[in-house]
Amino acid sequence: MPGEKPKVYITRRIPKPGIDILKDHCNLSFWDSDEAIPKEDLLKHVAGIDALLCMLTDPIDKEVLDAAGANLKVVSTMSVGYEHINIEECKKRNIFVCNTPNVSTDSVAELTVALLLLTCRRLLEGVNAVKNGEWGKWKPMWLCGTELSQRTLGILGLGRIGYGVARRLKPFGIKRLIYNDVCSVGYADDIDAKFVDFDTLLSESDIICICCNLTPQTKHIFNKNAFKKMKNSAILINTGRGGVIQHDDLYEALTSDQITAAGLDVTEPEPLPMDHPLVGLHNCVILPHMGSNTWDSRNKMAETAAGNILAVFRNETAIGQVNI
Ligand SMILES: O=C(O)[C@H](O)CO
Repeated sequence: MPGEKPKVYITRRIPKPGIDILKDHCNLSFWDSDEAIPKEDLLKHVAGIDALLCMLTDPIDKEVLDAAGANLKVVSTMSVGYEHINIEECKKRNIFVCNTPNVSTDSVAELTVALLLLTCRRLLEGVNAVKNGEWGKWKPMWLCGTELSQRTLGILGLGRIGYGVARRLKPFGIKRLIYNDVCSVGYADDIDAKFVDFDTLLSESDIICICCNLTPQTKHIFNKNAFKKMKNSAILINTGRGGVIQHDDLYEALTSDQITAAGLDVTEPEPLPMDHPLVGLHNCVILPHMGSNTWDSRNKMAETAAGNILAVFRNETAIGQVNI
């Protein structure tokens, strides 16, 4: 990179491998906190920067892009999701937008399987029963859940993560694997998954895993109408994005026995307020968006997000280039 070092602003403390990649080649400054940067501070700190390394909690909208000014060449998010970035506006301004697509696939797929087992087998209720002194003599019908063997598993979004989940769950004895996606995908043959329309996914799945992005097409696709089409015994797992589910309708479905249980790693909003009705339900397991919380993934996410910035300045192809 000839000439002056590019000014890079990082909106959070990030793992050292990311910093190491950038520190000798850029003028780095960052929000020195583990908490999200407030919008007014973001607006101040982006003025005149050449590159922004942001998190999924930072809305990179027109206002932020205006505040950054004409030098901004790349917005690199340390996440797979990029719905927090105004992609169209970046496109108009010839700003590259990059994400970290490949590095958290295993961690999120593993977490999805863990959440699915936690929910299907009512494990948290069991742990709480022991802690609360509710463990009496063995009872034949106490805390009975759903087993995976001989079930139909439905996946919404058979991308890398959906495929990773399906591959891991097949050895549990899943009888049938069906999926819905914006198109039929190459992974399907490898795991013998059949493409079905969304209504069939709803009506024939015993367990549904949401592994898709949030797009205008998937926003609130799990709503009152969708829940009506699902089996009463169905279990819904979401590790994609909270906005795919209409949460008031989910509450209704879980409390009226329309469906049996849900396991959510992502919610709308995040964080979900403590007094949200879903929080109190015994049949709704909620995790605090921790799908990619492993050091392996986080280090690689930081490396990739940093590497993408250098790639853009070196006129090389970034790993996760989403808009140009
Ligand atoms: O988009 C992502 O990368 C996840 O949701 C957070 O790791």
